[in-house]
Amino acid sequence: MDLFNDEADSTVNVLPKDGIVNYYGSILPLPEASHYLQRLLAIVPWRPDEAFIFGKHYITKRKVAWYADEPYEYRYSNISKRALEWIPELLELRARVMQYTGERFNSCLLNLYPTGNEGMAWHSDDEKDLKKDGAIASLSLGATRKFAFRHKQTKETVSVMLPHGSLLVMKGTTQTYWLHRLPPTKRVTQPRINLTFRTMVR
Ligand SMILES: O=C(O)CCC(=O)C(=O)O
Ligand SMILES: [Fe+2]
Repeated sequence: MDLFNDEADSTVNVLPKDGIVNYYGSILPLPEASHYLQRLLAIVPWRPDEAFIFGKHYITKRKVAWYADEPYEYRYSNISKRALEWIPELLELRARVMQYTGERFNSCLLNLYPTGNEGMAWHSDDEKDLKKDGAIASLSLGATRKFAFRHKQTKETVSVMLPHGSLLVMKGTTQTYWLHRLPPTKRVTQPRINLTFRTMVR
């Protein structure tokens, strides 16, 4: 099944316990991955991410966009967002990801990190609008970045490099027991887009 990266074995669990993370390696041929990177950079209505934390308003250099089957409202960090309607490029990528993982997804959160200066702090994707213990599939385009996990109790860490066109899936109790983050890095000067396909519930 894995035609573009013979090093990745998607049946291996990257985590030692309390959750399942599978790494599929690159699932897109390079020219195709680059085509999607350029298209998404150009056509997605990228907006800075925002949060209200202890009454203070934060806006990030990281940009976001959110797509879903219905105009769902998504609430996090005291901000409410309404989903955009799918575009053909994202429907194509969702179909690829569903084919690889055998999972279904009804929404996609996109993050754009213009350079290595932008990252994402430790968190878990456990908002109540998300299906509990549902699979989350993460597709990366652009600059290779490190993605790290930290166990909430034992503080063990595990990390994976996510290159252009690669797919990683988090499932089972991963969000209950583990945090994850995208550390900032001085070494990266090129943009990266990450797409996380998710399942929303009402
Ligand atoms: O950019 C990434 O690889 C991770 C993004 C992420 O964790 C999220 O959107 O919840
Ligand atoms: Fe996340």
